[in-house]
Amino acid sequence: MSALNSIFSPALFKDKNVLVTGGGSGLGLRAAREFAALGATVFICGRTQEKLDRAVKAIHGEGGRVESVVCDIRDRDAVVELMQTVSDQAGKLDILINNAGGQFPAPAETISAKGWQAVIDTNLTGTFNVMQAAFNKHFRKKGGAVVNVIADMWQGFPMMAHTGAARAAVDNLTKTLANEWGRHGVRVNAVAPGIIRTSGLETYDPAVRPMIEEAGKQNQAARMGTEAEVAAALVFLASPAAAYITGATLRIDGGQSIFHPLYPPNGERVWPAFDDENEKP
Ligand SMILES: CCCCCCCCC/C=C/C(=O)SCCNC(=O)CCNC(=O)[C@H](O)C(C)(C)COP(=O)(O)OP(=O)(O)OC[C@H]1O[C@@H](n2cnc3c(N)ncnc32)[C@H](O)[C@@H]1OP(=O)(O)O
Ligand SMILES: NC(=O)C1=CN([C@@H]2O[C@H](COP(=O)(O)OP(=O)(O)OC[C@H]3O[C@@H](n4cnc5c(N)ncnc54)[C@H](OP(=O)(O)O)[C@@H]3O)[C@@H](O)[C@H]2O)C=CC1
Repeated sequence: MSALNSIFSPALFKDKNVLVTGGGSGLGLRAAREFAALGATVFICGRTQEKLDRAVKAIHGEGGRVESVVCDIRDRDAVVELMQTVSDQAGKLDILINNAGGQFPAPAETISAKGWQAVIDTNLTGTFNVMQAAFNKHFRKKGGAVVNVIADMWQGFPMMAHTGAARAAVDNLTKTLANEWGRHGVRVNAVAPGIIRTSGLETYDPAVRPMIEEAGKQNQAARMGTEAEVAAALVFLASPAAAYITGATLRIDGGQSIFHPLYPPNGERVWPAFDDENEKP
Protein backbone atom coordinates (compact mmCIF):
# COMPACT_ATOMS: atom_id res chain seq x y z
CA MET A 1 0.00 0.00 0.00
CA SER A 2 2.90 2.33 0.69
CA ALA A 3 3.59 2.28 -3.05
CA LEU A 4 1.34 5.35 -3.30
CA ASN A 5 3.51 7.31 -0.87
CA SER A 6 0.48 9.00 0.68
CA ILE A 7 0.95 11.86 3.15
CA PHE A 8 -2.32 10.88 4.85
CA SER A 9 -2.70 8.65 7.90
CA PRO A 10 -2.99 4.99 6.78
CA ALA A 11 -6.26 4.38 8.68
CA LEU A 12 -7.89 7.68 7.69
CA PHE A 13 -10.90 5.98 6.08
CA LYS A 14 -11.14 2.84 8.22
CA ASP A 15 -14.77 1.65 8.29
CA LYS A 16 -15.72 4.17 5.60
CA ASN A 17 -17.33 3.26 2.30
CA VAL A 18 -16.51 5.37 -0.73
CA LEU A 19 -18.08 5.42 -4.20
CA VAL A 20 -15.89 6.71 -7.03
CA THR A 21 -17.79 7.11 -10.29
CA GLY A 22 -15.58 6.56 -13.32
CA GLY A 23 -13.19 4.74 -10.98
CA GLY A 24 -12.05 2.33 -13.70
CA SER A 25 -9.44 4.67 -15.22
CA GLY A 26 -7.49 7.89 -14.92
CA LEU A 27 -8.18 10.24 -12.03
CA GLY A 28 -10.98 8.06 -10.71
CA LEU A 29 -8.79 4.98 -10.55
CA ARG A 30 -6.02 6.88 -8.82
CA ALA A 31 -8.52 8.22 -6.28
CA ALA A 32 -9.98 4.74 -5.73
CA ARG A 33 -6.48 3.39 -5.11
CA GLU A 34 -5.77 6.18 -2.61
CA PHE A 35 -9.00 5.64 -0.66
CA ALA A 36 -8.43 1.87 -0.59
CA ALA A 37 -4.84 2.38 0.59
CA LEU A 38 -6.18 4.56 3.41
CA GLY A 39 -8.48 1.81 4.69
CA ALA A 40 -11.77 2.46 2.89
CA THR A 41 -13.98 -0.07 1.15
CA VAL A 42 -14.29 1.38 -2.32
CA PHE A 43 -17.02 1.00 -4.94
CA ILE A 44 -16.19 1.97 -8.49
CA CYS A 45 -18.58 2.29 -11.41
CA GLY A 46 -18.36 2.96 -15.12
CA ARG A 47 -19.88 1.80 -18.38
CA THR A 48 -17.20 -0.74 -19.31
CA GLN A 49 -16.87 -4.03 -17.47
CA GLU A 50 -13.30 -4.75 -18.69
CA LYS A 51 -12.03 -1.38 -17.49
CA LEU A 52 -13.56 -1.99 -14.07
CA ASP A 53 -12.15 -5.53 -13.93
CA ARG A 54 -8.64 -4.23 -14.58
CA ALA A 55 -9.04 -1.60 -11.87
CA VAL A 56 -10.36 -4.12 -9.34
CA LYS A 57 -7.40 -6.38 -10.06
CA ALA A 58 -4.96 -3.51 -9.55
CA ILE A 59 -6.52 -2.44 -6.25
CA HIS A 60 -6.72 -6.02 -4.98
CA GLY A 61 -3.06 -6.37 -5.94
CA GLU A 62 -2.30 -3.47 -3.58
CA GLY A 63 -4.27 -5.12 -0.78
CA GLY A 64 -7.29 -2.84 -1.04
CA ARG A 65 -11.01 -3.60 -0.70
CA VAL A 66 -12.97 -2.76 -3.84
CA GLU A 67 -16.20 -3.72 -5.61
CA SER A 68 -17.26 -2.72 -9.09
CA VAL A 69 -20.67 -2.06 -10.60
CA VAL A 70 -21.39 -1.39 -14.27
CA CYS A 71 -23.53 1.73 -14.38
CA ASP A 72 -24.11 4.58 -16.82
CA ILE A 73 -24.66 7.63 -14.63
CA ARG A 74 -27.07 9.02 -17.25
CA ASP A 75 -29.50 6.21 -16.40
CA ARG A 76 -31.42 7.29 -13.29
CA ASP A 77 -32.82 3.82 -12.58
CA ALA A 78 -29.37 2.26 -12.87
CA VAL A 79 -27.99 4.86 -10.47
CA VAL A 80 -30.73 4.12 -7.92
CA GLU A 81 -29.86 0.40 -8.28
CA LEU A 82 -26.19 1.24 -7.75
CA MET A 83 -27.02 2.85 -4.40
CA GLN A 84 -29.05 -0.23 -3.46
CA THR A 85 -26.07 -2.46 -4.31
CA VAL A 86 -23.81 -0.37 -2.07
CA SER A 87 -26.42 -0.69 0.66
CA ASP A 88 -26.73 -4.48 0.23
CA GLN A 89 -22.99 -5.06 0.16
CA ALA A 90 -21.69 -2.50 2.64
CA GLY A 91 -24.71 -1.17 4.54
CA LYS A 92 -23.93 2.52 4.08
CA LEU A 93 -22.12 5.05 1.93
CA ASP A 94 -19.96 7.73 3.56
CA ILE A 95 -18.22 9.45 0.65
CA LEU A 96 -19.14 10.08 -2.97
CA ILE A 97 -16.51 11.11 -5.53
CA ASN A 98 -18.42 12.25 -8.61
CA ASN A 99 -15.64 11.85 -11.13
CA ALA A 100 -17.26 10.14 -14.15
CA GLY A 101 -17.43 12.45 -17.12
CA GLY A 102 -15.92 13.47 -20.39
CA GLN A 103 -16.41 15.26 -23.68
CA PHE A 104 -14.83 15.69 -27.07
CA PRO A 105 -13.02 18.83 -28.25
CA ALA A 106 -14.90 20.57 -31.06
CA PRO A 107 -15.59 24.14 -32.21
CA ALA A 108 -19.00 25.18 -30.86
CA GLU A 109 -20.53 25.68 -34.29
CA THR A 110 -19.89 22.02 -35.20
CA ILE A 111 -21.35 20.33 -32.12
CA SER A 112 -24.38 18.27 -33.16
CA ALA A 113 -27.56 18.13 -31.10
CA LYS A 114 -26.74 14.57 -30.09
CA GLY A 115 -23.17 15.46 -29.16
CA TRP A 116 -24.33 18.42 -27.05
CA GLN A 117 -26.93 16.27 -25.33
CA ALA A 118 -24.47 13.43 -24.64
CA VAL A 119 -22.05 15.78 -22.88
CA ILE A 120 -24.72 17.62 -20.88
CA ASP A 121 -26.38 14.34 -19.90
CA THR A 122 -23.07 12.88 -18.76
CA ASN A 123 -21.46 15.77 -16.93
CA LEU A 124 -24.46 17.67 -15.56
CA THR A 125 -27.45 15.36 -15.36
CA GLY A 126 -25.39 12.23 -14.58
CA THR A 127 -23.56 14.01 -11.77
CA PHE A 128 -26.87 15.24 -10.37
CA ASN A 129 -28.41 11.76 -10.66
CA VAL A 130 -25.65 10.26 -8.52
CA MET A 131 -25.76 13.01 -5.90
CA GLN A 132 -29.54 12.81 -5.60
CA ALA A 133 -29.63 9.01 -5.34
CA ALA A 134 -26.76 8.98 -2.80
CA PHE A 135 -28.58 11.56 -0.68
CA ASN A 136 -31.93 9.78 -0.79
CA LYS A 137 -30.54 6.33 -0.08
CA HIS A 138 -27.62 7.08 2.24
CA PHE A 139 -26.73 10.61 3.22
CA ARG A 140 -30.11 12.00 4.33
CA LYS A 141 -30.04 10.09 7.60
CA LYS A 142 -26.33 9.72 8.40
CA GLY A 143 -24.60 12.56 6.56
CA GLY A 144 -21.69 12.22 4.20
CA ALA A 145 -19.25 14.01 1.95
CA VAL A 146 -19.49 14.64 -1.78
CA VAL A 147 -16.66 15.86 -3.99
CA ASN A 148 -17.52 16.69 -7.59
CA VAL A 149 -14.84 16.74 -10.27
CA ILE A 150 -15.43 19.64 -12.64
CA ALA A 151 -12.95 21.53 -14.88
CA ASP A 152 -11.08 24.78 -15.15
CA MET A 153 -13.61 26.77 -17.16
CA TRP A 154 -13.60 30.24 -15.59
CA GLN A 155 -11.96 31.88 -18.60
CA GLY A 156 -14.42 30.14 -20.89
CA PHE A 157 -13.53 26.75 -22.33
CA PRO A 158 -12.75 27.14 -26.06
CA MET A 159 -13.32 23.92 -28.03
CA MET A 160 -15.24 22.59 -25.04
CA ALA A 161 -18.44 24.71 -25.01
CA HIS A 162 -20.65 21.79 -23.97
CA THR A 163 -18.53 20.66 -21.06
CA GLY A 164 -17.70 24.22 -19.96
CA ALA A 165 -21.42 24.93 -19.61
CA ALA A 166 -22.04 21.62 -17.80
CA ARG A 167 -19.13 22.05 -15.38
CA ALA A 168 -20.13 25.64 -14.56
CA ALA A 169 -23.57 24.25 -13.75
CA VAL A 170 -22.06 21.62 -11.46
CA ASP A 171 -20.00 24.32 -9.73
CA ASN A 172 -23.28 26.04 -8.93
CA LEU A 173 -24.99 22.77 -7.99
CA THR A 174 -22.15 22.17 -5.53
CA LYS A 175 -22.98 25.40 -3.71
CA THR A 176 -26.73 24.85 -3.86
CA LEU A 177 -26.62 21.34 -2.44
CA ALA A 178 -24.05 22.33 0.19
CA ASN A 179 -26.74 24.72 1.41
CA GLU A 180 -29.71 22.38 1.06
CA TRP A 181 -28.03 19.33 2.61
CA GLY A 182 -25.83 20.96 5.27
CA ARG A 183 -28.47 20.39 7.94
CA HIS A 184 -28.27 16.68 7.16
CA GLY A 185 -24.53 16.60 7.87
CA VAL A 186 -23.62 16.50 4.21
CA ARG A 187 -20.69 18.51 2.87
CA VAL A 188 -20.58 19.15 -0.87
CA ASN A 189 -17.37 20.42 -2.49
CA ALA A 190 -15.72 20.30 -5.91
CA VAL A 191 -12.28 20.16 -7.45
CA ALA A 192 -11.47 21.80 -10.76
CA PRO A 193 -8.49 20.12 -12.41
CA GLY A 194 -6.53 22.04 -15.00
CA ILE A 195 -4.95 19.81 -17.63
CA ILE A 196 -3.96 16.51 -16.07
CA ARG A 197 -1.96 13.81 -17.83
CA THR A 198 -4.40 10.87 -17.72
CA SER A 199 -5.47 8.00 -19.95
CA GLY A 200 -8.54 10.15 -20.71
CA LEU A 201 -6.49 12.56 -22.82
CA GLU A 202 -5.46 9.66 -25.05
CA THR A 203 -9.09 9.29 -26.16
CA TYR A 204 -8.84 12.63 -27.97
CA ASP A 205 -8.18 13.03 -31.69
CA PRO A 206 -4.38 13.05 -32.28
CA ALA A 207 -4.87 16.28 -34.24
CA VAL A 208 -5.68 18.23 -31.05
CA ARG A 209 -2.99 16.66 -28.87
CA PRO A 210 -0.25 19.25 -29.69
CA MET A 211 -2.69 21.99 -28.66
CA ILE A 212 -3.37 20.20 -25.39
CA GLU A 213 0.37 19.71 -24.77
CA GLU A 214 0.91 23.44 -25.30
CA ALA A 215 -2.09 24.44 -23.15
CA GLY A 216 -0.75 22.12 -20.43
CA LYS A 217 2.26 24.41 -20.00
CA GLN A 218 0.24 27.60 -19.52
CA ASN A 219 0.49 27.63 -15.75
CA GLN A 220 3.06 28.55 -13.12
CA ALA A 221 4.27 24.95 -12.85
CA ALA A 222 4.80 24.94 -16.65
CA ARG A 223 3.56 21.35 -16.90
CA MET A 224 0.43 19.24 -16.82
CA GLY A 225 -0.83 18.05 -13.45
CA THR A 226 -0.68 14.45 -12.30
CA GLU A 227 -3.43 12.05 -11.26
CA ALA A 228 -1.83 11.87 -7.79
CA GLU A 229 -2.06 15.65 -7.37
CA VAL A 230 -5.80 15.61 -8.02
CA ALA A 231 -6.39 12.50 -5.91
CA ALA A 232 -4.67 14.13 -2.92
CA ALA A 233 -7.16 17.01 -3.07
CA LEU A 234 -10.10 14.62 -3.36
CA VAL A 235 -8.88 12.73 -0.30
CA PHE A 236 -8.40 15.95 1.67
CA LEU A 237 -11.86 17.34 0.86
CA ALA A 238 -13.50 14.00 1.72
CA SER A 239 -11.62 13.70 5.02
CA PRO A 240 -12.37 15.08 8.49
CA ALA A 241 -9.55 17.61 7.90
CA ALA A 242 -12.08 19.42 5.70
CA ALA A 243 -14.94 19.24 8.23
CA TYR A 244 -15.41 23.03 8.06
CA ILE A 245 -15.28 23.24 4.26
CA THR A 246 -18.44 23.01 2.20
CA GLY A 247 -19.66 24.65 -0.99
CA ALA A 248 -16.06 25.22 -2.05
CA THR A 249 -14.35 24.54 -5.37
CA LEU A 250 -10.63 23.90 -5.20
CA ARG A 251 -8.72 24.61 -8.40
CA ILE A 252 -5.92 22.14 -9.01
CA ASP A 253 -4.36 23.74 -12.03
CA GLY A 254 -0.89 25.07 -11.24
CA GLY A 255 -2.41 28.53 -11.51
CA GLN A 256 -3.82 28.02 -15.03
CA SER A 257 -7.04 29.83 -14.13
CA ILE A 258 -5.12 32.96 -13.08
CA PHE A 259 -2.54 32.71 -15.88
CA HIS A 260 -1.31 36.14 -16.90
CA PRO A 261 0.53 36.72 -20.19
CA LEU A 262 2.90 39.23 -18.52
CA TYR A 263 3.99 36.64 -15.97
CA PRO A 264 4.67 33.40 -17.81
CA PRO A 265 6.35 30.55 -15.94
CA ASN A 266 10.13 29.97 -15.87
CA GLY A 267 10.86 33.64 -15.32
CA GLU A 268 10.48 34.60 -18.98
CA ARG A 269 9.17 38.03 -18.04
CA VAL A 270 8.47 40.49 -20.78
CA TRP A 271 9.69 43.50 -18.79
CA PRO A 272 12.73 44.00 -16.58
CA ALA A 273 12.88 42.31 -13.22
CA PHE A 274 12.61 44.53 -10.14
CA ASP A 275 13.78 42.00 -7.63
CA ASP A 276 17.47 42.87 -8.03
CA GLU A 277 18.40 46.31 -6.62
CA ASN A 278 20.86 46.90 -9.50
CA GLU A 279 18.21 46.21 -12.12
CA LYS A 280 15.86 48.98 -10.96
CA PRO A 281 15.37 51.52 -13.74
C1 LIG B 1 -8.18 21.03 -27.95
C2 LIG B 1 -8.32 22.24 -27.10
C3 LIG B 1 -8.66 21.98 -25.71
C4 LIG B 1 -7.55 22.33 -24.84
C5 LIG B 1 -7.87 22.10 -23.42
C6 LIG B 1 -8.00 20.63 -23.12
C7 LIG B 1 -8.34 20.45 -21.71
C8 LIG B 1 -8.65 19.03 -21.43
C9 LIG B 1 -9.28 18.95 -20.10
C10 LIG B 1 -10.18 17.81 -19.97
C11 LIG B 1 -9.75 16.59 -20.14
C12 LIG B 1 -10.64 15.47 -19.91
O1 LIG B 1 -11.74 15.56 -19.47
S1 LIG B 1 -9.95 14.02 -20.29
C13 LIG B 1 -11.25 12.87 -20.05
C14 LIG B 1 -11.71 12.45 -21.31
N1 LIG B 1 -12.47 11.27 -21.24
C15 LIG B 1 -13.53 11.21 -21.89
O2 LIG B 1 -13.95 12.20 -22.49
C16 LIG B 1 -14.17 9.89 -21.92
C17 LIG B 1 -15.64 9.95 -21.83
N2 LIG B 1 -16.21 10.61 -23.02
C18 LIG B 1 -17.19 10.03 -23.72
O3 LIG B 1 -17.57 8.91 -23.42
C19 LIG B 1 -17.78 10.79 -24.88
O4 LIG B 1 -16.92 11.81 -25.25
C20 LIG B 1 -19.18 11.33 -24.60
C21 LIG B 1 -19.66 12.04 -25.82
C22 LIG B 1 -19.17 12.28 -23.44
C23 LIG B 1 -20.05 10.13 -24.25
O5 LIG B 1 -21.22 9.97 -24.92
P1 LIG B 1 -21.71 8.64 -25.69
O6 LIG B 1 -21.16 7.44 -25.08
O7 LIG B 1 -23.19 8.78 -25.78
O8 LIG B 1 -21.01 8.90 -27.02
P2 LIG B 1 -21.28 8.51 -28.48
O9 LIG B 1 -22.52 7.68 -28.64
O10 LIG B 1 -19.98 7.97 -28.93
O11 LIG B 1 -21.54 9.93 -29.12
C24 LIG B 1 -22.71 10.68 -28.94
C25 LIG B 1 -22.65 11.84 -29.88
O12 LIG B 1 -21.57 12.71 -29.47
C26 LIG B 1 -20.94 13.26 -30.63
N3 LIG B 1 -19.54 12.93 -30.61
C27 LIG B 1 -18.94 11.97 -29.89
N4 LIG B 1 -17.62 11.98 -30.08
C28 LIG B 1 -17.36 12.99 -30.96
C29 LIG B 1 -16.17 13.55 -31.54
N5 LIG B 1 -14.96 13.06 -31.25
N6 LIG B 1 -16.30 14.60 -32.37
C30 LIG B 1 -17.51 15.12 -32.66
N7 LIG B 1 -18.67 14.64 -32.14
C31 LIG B 1 -18.60 13.59 -31.30
C32 LIG B 1 -21.66 12.72 -31.84
O13 LIG B 1 -22.66 13.66 -32.20
C33 LIG B 1 -22.33 11.46 -31.33
O14 LIG B 1 -23.44 11.18 -32.08
P3 LIG B 1 -23.35 10.24 -33.39
O15 LIG B 1 -22.33 10.85 -34.29
O16 LIG B 1 -24.73 10.28 -33.96
O17 LIG B 1 -22.94 8.90 -32.88
N1 LIG C 1 -7.62 14.83 -17.53
C1 LIG C 1 -7.90 16.11 -17.46
O1 LIG C 1 -7.10 16.96 -17.88
C2 LIG C 1 -9.18 16.57 -16.87
C3 LIG C 1 -10.20 15.73 -16.53
N2 LIG C 1 -11.35 16.21 -16.02
C4 LIG C 1 -12.44 15.33 -15.65
O2 LIG C 1 -11.99 14.39 -14.71
C5 LIG C 1 -12.77 13.21 -14.82
C6 LIG C 1 -11.88 12.01 -15.00
O3 LIG C 1 -11.25 12.12 -16.27
P1 LIG C 1 -9.92 11.34 -16.71
O4 LIG C 1 -9.50 10.46 -15.64
O5 LIG C 1 -9.00 12.34 -17.24
O6 LIG C 1 -10.44 10.54 -17.97
P2 LIG C 1 -11.00 9.05 -18.14
O7 LIG C 1 -11.62 9.04 -19.48
O8 LIG C 1 -9.92 8.08 -17.85
O9 LIG C 1 -12.09 8.93 -17.01
C7 LIG C 1 -13.45 9.08 -17.18
C8 LIG C 1 -14.12 7.93 -16.50
O10 LIG C 1 -15.52 8.16 -16.45
C9 LIG C 1 -16.21 7.02 -16.89
N3 LIG C 1 -17.45 7.45 -17.53
C10 LIG C 1 -17.59 8.27 -18.60
N4 LIG C 1 -18.88 8.44 -18.90
C11 LIG C 1 -19.57 7.72 -17.99
C12 LIG C 1 -20.94 7.49 -17.79
N5 LIG C 1 -21.88 8.04 -18.58
N6 LIG C 1 -21.32 6.69 -16.75
C13 LIG C 1 -20.39 6.12 -15.96
N7 LIG C 1 -19.08 6.31 -16.10
C14 LIG C 1 -18.67 7.09 -17.12
C15 LIG C 1 -15.26 6.31 -17.87
O11 LIG C 1 -15.46 4.92 -17.92
P3 LIG C 1 -16.34 4.22 -19.07
O12 LIG C 1 -15.89 4.83 -20.35
O13 LIG C 1 -16.03 2.79 -18.92
O14 LIG C 1 -17.74 4.56 -18.72
C16 LIG C 1 -13.91 6.62 -17.24
O15 LIG C 1 -13.52 5.62 -16.34
C17 LIG C 1 -13.73 13.44 -15.98
O16 LIG C 1 -14.94 13.96 -15.50
C18 LIG C 1 -12.96 14.47 -16.78
O17 LIG C 1 -13.74 15.14 -17.70
C19 LIG C 1 -11.54 17.54 -15.79
C20 LIG C 1 -10.56 18.41 -16.09
C21 LIG C 1 -9.31 18.01 -16.67
